[in-house]
Amino acid sequence: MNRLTIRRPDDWHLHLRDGAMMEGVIGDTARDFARAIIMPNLVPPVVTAADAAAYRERIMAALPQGAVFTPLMTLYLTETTDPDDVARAHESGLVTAVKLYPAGATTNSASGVRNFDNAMPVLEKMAEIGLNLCVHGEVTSADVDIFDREAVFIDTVLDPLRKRLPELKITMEHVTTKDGIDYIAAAEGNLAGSITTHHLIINRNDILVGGIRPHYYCLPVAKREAHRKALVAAATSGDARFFLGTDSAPHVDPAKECGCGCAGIYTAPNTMSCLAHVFENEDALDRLEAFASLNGPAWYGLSPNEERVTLVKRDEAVDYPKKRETGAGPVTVFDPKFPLFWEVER
Ligand SMILES: NC(=O)N[C@@H](CC(=O)O)C(=O)O
Ligand SMILES: [Zn+2]
Ligand SMILES: [Zn+2]
Repeated sequence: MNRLTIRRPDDWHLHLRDGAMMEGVIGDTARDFARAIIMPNLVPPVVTAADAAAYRERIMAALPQGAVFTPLMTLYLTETTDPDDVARAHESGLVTAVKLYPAGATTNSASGVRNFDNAMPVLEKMAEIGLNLCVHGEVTSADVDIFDREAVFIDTVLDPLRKRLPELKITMEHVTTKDGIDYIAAAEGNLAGSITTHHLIINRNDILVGGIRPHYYCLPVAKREAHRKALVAAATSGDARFFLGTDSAPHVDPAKECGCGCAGIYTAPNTMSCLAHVFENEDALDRLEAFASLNGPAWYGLSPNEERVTLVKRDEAVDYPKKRETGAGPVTVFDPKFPLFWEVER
């Protein structure tokens, strides 16, 4: 097969940033995706409905001429978030989800939750009104090995929270382990998982073998090959609980290529090419539409996009930019380390 037509995809986990960086990267997402869930981890974070409304306006203003793209806004959950403000933001259609960052877990998460008891009033309100919680699923205590943080989060935070509030709909974002996949697959409802492009392609060797490779460093950090294989199996299974959230997370090169580099991988420009490659390798191209275009909207209670896009497999490797130059500085684009032959037909 060398042509595949699918409904236009969506990205259920995206970092657009703000200002000059956003202006430089937004076109890459708007080109291939109709909608994206926009992460709220700005500095300062997007906490209130008013913050989200203002951020949404800045996003719309930054869109290139003619782009058709809908940002789905999220609120950053803090211990002082007002349940009524969240409820109003949901009711007006402004926000699609609330985002939980355990304090200190990842880029710009200092205002995240330390004590879950303090977040319970908001979480209870969300369960009542049917508003989704998106979680960065890692514990942050210093005594837990960084490669175990996701598995420990499931046992010590996620599972107790789901037992305490079974009505709450939760998306476990950027799942990186077989433990996470197995936990979601075994759950009896109200739990789904997003999977990134890069975690389908890299394992921890890609970060560490032959020298430290900062452009493969992200959080949750890539794990062993056995975990990557479990992610590929889940993504290509057609199981409606798994869908694409690229976690495309641009940082300028100087912030990555340094003594303490930021976490985040920029995959927006070549995600669809990478995914077609991965799905073809698994003989699962017929399930790419479920993963990228159908399962996500179904989970969030939205209709799939009516518009179609066609992926074409070329005879020669396709070109994509190695760097995206932005007003904030250059951003290195994810290198899957194999040539890409698939591209979205323009
Ligand atoms: N994924 C990352 O490595 N980084 C994200 C934050 C996140 O999604 O955890 C970022 O904002 O840079
Ligand atoms: Zn995260
Ligand atoms: Zn992210």
